[in-house]
Amino acid sequence: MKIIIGSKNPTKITAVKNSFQHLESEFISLDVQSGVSEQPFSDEETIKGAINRAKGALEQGNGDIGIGLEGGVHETSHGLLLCNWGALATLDMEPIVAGGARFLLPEEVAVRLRAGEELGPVMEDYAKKKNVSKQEGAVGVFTNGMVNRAEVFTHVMKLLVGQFTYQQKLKAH
Ligand SMILES: O=P(O)(O)OP(=O)(O)OP(=O)(O)OC[C@H]1O[C@@H](n2cnc3c(O)ncnc32)[C@H](O)[C@@H]1O
Ligand SMILES: [Mg+2]
Repeated sequence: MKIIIGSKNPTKITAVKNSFQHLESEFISLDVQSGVSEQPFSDEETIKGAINRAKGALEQGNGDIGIGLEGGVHETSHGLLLCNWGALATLDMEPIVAGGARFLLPEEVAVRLRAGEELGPVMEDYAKKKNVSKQEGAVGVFTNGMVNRAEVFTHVMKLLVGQFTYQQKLKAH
């Protein structure tokens, strides 16, 4: 199966490769437009970004499966949540959607996002290191390394691939 990943971020590529291990697969990663803000600001917008990336990847890569993984934030009365959403698209069905772990960002980070900054650069500044979003992620920083960004996306991917194989099984009966 030809699986097209709608991102070149290594945490996302790792997650996709981790979750299709049991299937004979070829992986291609493409930079695909999310069609939403660089920093999505609600679950709804983040889901839309994931779906757009999945559909775009499928089409641009001419694959069997397109995968979109998108990071965003979501405002609540308790503070700003970091959220992660994923979508799996094929030509013959509506995209499958699944969400991952979420946690509150510290207020000092949240205020900067509300003022219009993007989490990636804010995290580089906060953690005083480069490429946080391509490595442990904000989740890795704020959980003291207990959970990294690739793991969060791997969990999302397992929810997607699991639902996909379940639907395939139903179709076969
Ligand atoms: O190349 P793409 O796939 O776009 O990878 P990305 O790291 O930009 O990932 P997203 O677009 O999905 O994330 C939206 C923004 O939030 C940032 N972001 C999301 N989760 C993050 C995390 O865990 N750590 C650091 N930055 C994060 C990210 O860098 C972007 O600025
Ligand atoms: Mg991005």
